[in-house]
Amino acid sequence: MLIINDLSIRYKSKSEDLPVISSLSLQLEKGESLAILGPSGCGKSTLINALSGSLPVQEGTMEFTDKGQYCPLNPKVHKIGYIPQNCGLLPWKTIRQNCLLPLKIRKEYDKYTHTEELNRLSEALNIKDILDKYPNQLSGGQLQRSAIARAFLLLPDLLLMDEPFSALDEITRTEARELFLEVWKNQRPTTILVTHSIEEALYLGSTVCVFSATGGIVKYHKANPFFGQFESDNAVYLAEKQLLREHLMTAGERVDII
Ligand SMILES: Nc1ncnc2c1ncn2[C@@H]1O[C@H](COP(=O)(O)OP(=O)(O)OP(=O)(O)O)[C@@H](O)[C@H]1O
Repeated sequence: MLIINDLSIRYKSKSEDLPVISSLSLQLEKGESLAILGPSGCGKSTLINALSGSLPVQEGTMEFTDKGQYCPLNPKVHKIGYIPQNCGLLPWKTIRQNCLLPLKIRKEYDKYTHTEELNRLSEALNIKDILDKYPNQLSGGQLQRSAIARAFLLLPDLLLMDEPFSALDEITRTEARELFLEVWKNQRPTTILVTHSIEEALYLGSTVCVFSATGGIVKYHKANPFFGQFESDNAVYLAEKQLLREHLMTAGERVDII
C-alpha cells in the first residue's frame, strides 16, 4: 500500500514562497490505479514530481507498506515508472536502448529475461518493428507506446503518468489507452495518473479523485464502476461524468473541452 500522509509542498526561492500542496493525505492499495483530475496549477504535476523523487517535500510522508512494515518511498529502493506527456525518450538512443536503460541504470538488466519481456511487451503495444529506430523517426502514438513499454519493462512498484495521452489525436489516443490498459491488467502496478480528461479518468482510474485549486481533494471516488469501460450513453455513466464536471467547475477548471 502507498500511504501519503499530511503532505505539503512549496516552491521556495529568494523572491517567492509558493505553497502548492497542503496537508494532502491519500492511500492506494497495491494494484490500485488512481486518476487525478483538477484545475490547471493545482499541483498535480508537483505531486507526481515529489513521488518520483525529483522534488523535495517540506512536510509529511510518502511510504510503502508491505506486510506491516513501513518504508519511505525512495527511488533508489522502489522501482518508479514514469510516463510523461512528452514520453521522455532520449533522442540519441533507439527505442530498444531507451526501454532497457532504466534497468541498466538500476543494474537489474538481464539479457535473456529482458529481451524476452521486451519482445512480449512490444508485441502487445504494437512497436515490435520500431525497436531499432530513433525517437525522431516515429509518430506521437509510437513514441507514447514506447514510453509505456519502457515503464512496464521495469516492473514498477509505482507507475506515475502525467497527462500521458494528451498530445495524441483522438483515434491514436483511444488506441494508446486501450493498449495501455491491456498491458496494465497483466501487471497491475500501483498507479497514479494525472489527466485533464474526465473520460480518461473514468476509463483508467479504479479510483478517481478531483483536486481543488489549492491542492486538496474535493471528491474521492473509490471503486469507480466504469474502470476499463468505454464511454457510453448509459445514464449512470453520464450522471457520473456530469458530477465530476461539476466538481471540476467548483474547483476552478475550464471543462468546455471535456
Ligand atoms: N519549478 C517551479 N518553481 C516555482 N513554481 C512552480 C514550479 N513548478 C510549478 N510551479 C507552480 O506550482 C503550481 C502548480 O504547478 P503544477 O505544474 O504542479 O500544476 P498542475 O496542476 O500540474 O497544472 P497543469 O494541469 O496546468 O499541468 C503552479 O502555480 C505553478 O506555476
